[in-house]
Amino acid sequence: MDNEAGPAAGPQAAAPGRAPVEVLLRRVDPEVPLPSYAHPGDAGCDLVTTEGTVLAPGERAVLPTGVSLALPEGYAAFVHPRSGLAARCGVCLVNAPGTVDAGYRGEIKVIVANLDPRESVRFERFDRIAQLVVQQVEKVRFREVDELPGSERATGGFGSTGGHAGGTRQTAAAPQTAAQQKDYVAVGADRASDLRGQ
Ligand SMILES: O=c1ccn([C@H]2C[C@H](O)[C@@H](COP(=O)(O)OP(=O)(O)OP(=O)(O)O)O2)c(=O)[nH]1
Repeated sequence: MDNEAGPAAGPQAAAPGRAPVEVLLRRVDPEVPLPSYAHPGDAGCDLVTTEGTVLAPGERAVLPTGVSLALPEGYAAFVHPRSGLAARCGVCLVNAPGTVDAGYRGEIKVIVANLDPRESVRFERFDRIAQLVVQQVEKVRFREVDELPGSERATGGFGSTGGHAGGTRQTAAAPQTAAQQKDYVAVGADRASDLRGQ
């Protein structure tokens, strides 16, 4: 299966009338191109992988991007998927969007998975694999109350407004659940390494 083209050089995006926010960046890989916005109005700048790999159908990998950041306090960066990779190759980000905290100084990594049922996907060094959206984020203070104020939606969710022709499959009624088969990895069972899927 073919891959996305290499990194695009492009103008750095800034909202009209607003200066871009300066973000300190360190190249972990000295050859990696700086993340760049492909078009002036783009929300995300492309991240590349510094490691080539092949993912078989259903496989996942944690890919290095060769960059680390120091985001200003009050900001976070979100690692989003690329729609082209998703549509053409079935590549998703397992934890989309990945959250990069302002205090994180490590290399940004991208957790990709190949959802195509038949074709392997090949990533080459410096292929664009994800996009990084930098945003301001609010800190909240939770105030516990006995009753929440009413709203029009109230507790409706999870498809309460309809509009989709979902299947009738009852996963809960499957003959034997994964839990019954013990065919799972327990969340929290291994606190030493969150990266066992590599
Ligand atoms: O797609 C991602 C998601 C996260 N990170 C980095 C930046 C982030 O600040 C840090 C921790 O991410 P997160 O909070 O999502 O991970 P966690 O599983 O909750 O781990 P921790 O206990 O270290 O917070 O890992 C990435 O490089 N890529």
